Amino acid sequence: MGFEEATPIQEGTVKYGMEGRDIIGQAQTGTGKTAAFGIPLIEKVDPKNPDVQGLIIAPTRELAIQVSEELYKIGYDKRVKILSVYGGQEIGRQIRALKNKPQIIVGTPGRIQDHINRRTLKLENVQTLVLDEADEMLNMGFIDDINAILETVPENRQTLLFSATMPGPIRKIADNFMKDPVEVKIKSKEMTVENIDQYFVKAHEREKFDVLTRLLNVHQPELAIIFGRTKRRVDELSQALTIRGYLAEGIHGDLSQAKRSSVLRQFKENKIDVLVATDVAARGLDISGVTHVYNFDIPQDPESYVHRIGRTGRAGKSGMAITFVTPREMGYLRIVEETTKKRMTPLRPPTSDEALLGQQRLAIESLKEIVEKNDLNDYRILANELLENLDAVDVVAAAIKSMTKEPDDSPVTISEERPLPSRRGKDNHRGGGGGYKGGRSSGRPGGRSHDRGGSRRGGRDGDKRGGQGQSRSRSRSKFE
Ligand SMILES: Nc1ncnc2c1ncn2[C@@H]1O[C@H](COP(=O)(O)OP(=O)(O)OP(=O)(O)O)[C@@H](O)[C@H]1O
Ligand SMILES: [Mg+2]
Repeated sequence: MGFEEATPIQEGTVKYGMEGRDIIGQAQTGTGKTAAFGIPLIEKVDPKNPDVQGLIIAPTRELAIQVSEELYKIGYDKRVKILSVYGGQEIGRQIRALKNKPQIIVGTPGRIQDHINRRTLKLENVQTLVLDEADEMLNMGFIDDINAILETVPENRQTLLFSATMPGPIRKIADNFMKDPVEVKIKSKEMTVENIDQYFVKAHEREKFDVLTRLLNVHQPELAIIFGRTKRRVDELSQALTIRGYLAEGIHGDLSQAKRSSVLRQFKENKIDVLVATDVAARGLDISGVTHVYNFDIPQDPESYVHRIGRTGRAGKSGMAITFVTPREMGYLRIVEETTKKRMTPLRPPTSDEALLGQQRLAIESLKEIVEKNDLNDYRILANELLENLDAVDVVAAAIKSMTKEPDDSPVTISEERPLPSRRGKDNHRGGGGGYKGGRSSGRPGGRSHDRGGSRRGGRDGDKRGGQGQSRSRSRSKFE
């Protein structure tokens, strides 16, 4: 796979994995946790045994697909058969694929249960169970699903839990699932990756969209992910950005799986440069070239922040994260900082002139590139003709102007989100595990549905979502 050396979490866990120990592995985002559990898992599979020997559970469909792809690469020489099963994909197709005797299954909880109930998935010979994004999987939104799956997996299995975050209360739940686990926590001063520059911008709700477009114009990200709090927010933002001339698409749990997959593919292939997403895209996704993450709405809990910004700055690359915060939400910013042990740098919103300058620079860069390509023979005659009557500086200025994306105030609709419930007094958010518990138990912000891909009852990955009317019950997420 072209890796030259093991990352710290791989170095710290692969040996225990091979010994059959239960492991809780915690290391920063983008530091190779997939291979840390994937290598021992693949090593231990007997390719001659047709049973399912390894089960990996992941919180979202996209992550299940990605993990299965990474395991496929690791297990390629050994010809280990790997299958991903997730909601939104035709079940008949999966049932046929299951008959092909995969040895490792990667799936989302709802669809795994579905196959267990249909008896199309037999887990009685599973030796290794992995919970990727373990804290999320053991969160109250998923715990019932996980318990149900666990009942069908042998008790003497090996259990591996991995995540970049492991809040105290969840760590306690983890003990119920494990036998004498070894904890491998890669020590770092901060919970977030050092090579992500972290900023915050204080802005009123109604100013946010203009500030965002100005920032995009100044930063000129190669690929950017913008996180919004709700599905409506994501829809409105992606539409508004498109109207203003950006190549943007949204992704959230109410879209069809075909649409979710196509949006992600377009983003990976750089056919769009801005992905607008709910937290459904916050965990685990490894997309190379993401240079900027914008939290258009500050996340309610610090773990969400860690995972969201971790979509950039992966595998040693650098990145930039910018979090919007309304004046009333400053308390949340401080809680995030207390948890990550990292201060965010305040960023002054760019003025419209600065934003324009960013676009003008971009135009100049493009012009220079064209000149350097030296492919202008056909145009030189025309240029000379033009310069007989016109001033050279005027002509170049016109060329820059025509290539500059000038300020666009086409009307857009961005409904106001209610701010997160205000936090009074500092002591308030010091208690209860660095604000973790407090963040959960406080009221529902805005009463709109948060999105991890589905609700507790309806199958978190939207597996069981039949038709209309389900989306209301899906608002029952862990953030409530
Ligand atoms: N030893 C290695 N050397 C170089 N690159 C590696 C190595 N191991 C993994 N990678 C690459 O690093 C990237 C990040 O890995 P991975 O997605 O497993 O991170 P992660 O720790 O699971 O992050 P997250 O917490 O966001 O899920 C991937 O593209 C992966 O292929
Ligand atoms: Mg991961």
